[in-house]
Amino acid sequence: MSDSLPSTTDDWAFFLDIDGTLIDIAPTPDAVVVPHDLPGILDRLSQRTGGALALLTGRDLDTVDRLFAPFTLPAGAIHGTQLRFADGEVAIPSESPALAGIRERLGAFVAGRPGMLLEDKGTALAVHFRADPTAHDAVEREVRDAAAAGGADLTVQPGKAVFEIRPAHADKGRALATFMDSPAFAGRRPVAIGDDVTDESMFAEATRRGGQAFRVGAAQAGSFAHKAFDDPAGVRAWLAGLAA
Ligand SMILES: O=P(O)(O)OC[C@H]1O[C@H](O[C@H]2O[C@H](CO)[C@@H](O)[C@H](O)[C@H]2O)[C@H](O)[C@@H](O)[C@@H]1O
Ligand SMILES: [Mg+2]
Repeated sequence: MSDSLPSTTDDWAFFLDIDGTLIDIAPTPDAVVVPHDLPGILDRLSQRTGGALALLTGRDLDTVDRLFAPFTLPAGAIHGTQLRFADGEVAIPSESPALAGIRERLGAFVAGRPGMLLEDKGTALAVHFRADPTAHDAVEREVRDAAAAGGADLTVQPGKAVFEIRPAHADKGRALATFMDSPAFAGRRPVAIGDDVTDESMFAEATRRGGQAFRVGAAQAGSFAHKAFDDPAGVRAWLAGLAA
């Protein structure tokens, strides 16, 4: 099977990661910049595919909508936990009861540590340490201990200068499968684009369904995705071409 990027929207369903794929990595989650024309390009692609474009992201749904306003695209937010379908229907699980205590614990952990940042996404909590890479091991230990104390409903999601605690029942691969079984996506071939370990489940599922998976940045041994883009600017240029 060819591993070249789709050059048309015909028959394809698009699954796009956000941070590090559509937009450049920034020092903090709030500091990202969405190029002014990107939301419109995604909306045009969505229309051209009959709604078969979903953002699969670690971000929460409210943040996705703020970043890509005025459009509200199909999305699998918080790593596939919160789903919004092409018809606008939304499925959001309730918060694990254990998260309240973990939120307090991680809040106390980052307090007084200027290189760390707690991102509260409601059903998930992320401890960022981009400003202090030496904190990697301490953050991982604390987040894994906190998650273990929270029980089997929760799991640890590593990422780029971040460890998160998120619901265990979902991931981007399962979200991709759910979208592919929904009316706007059914019958198309999935193409998944991502940059990080959280994207591997959607890469695997897209490949399993006879689709394609492409990675932004360096090729990764053992990854289901082919390297296709050096950076998010390359992804945006490809999408702009498809939407033109
Ligand atoms: O699945 P994604 O759309 O790639 O989201 C993954 C996480 O992205 C965000 O954190 C990352 O990007 C930040 C902004 O560039 C950066 O400062 C941070 O170091 C990265 O880990 C977001 O804040 C997380 O909630 C997402 O899970
Ligand atoms: Mg990413």
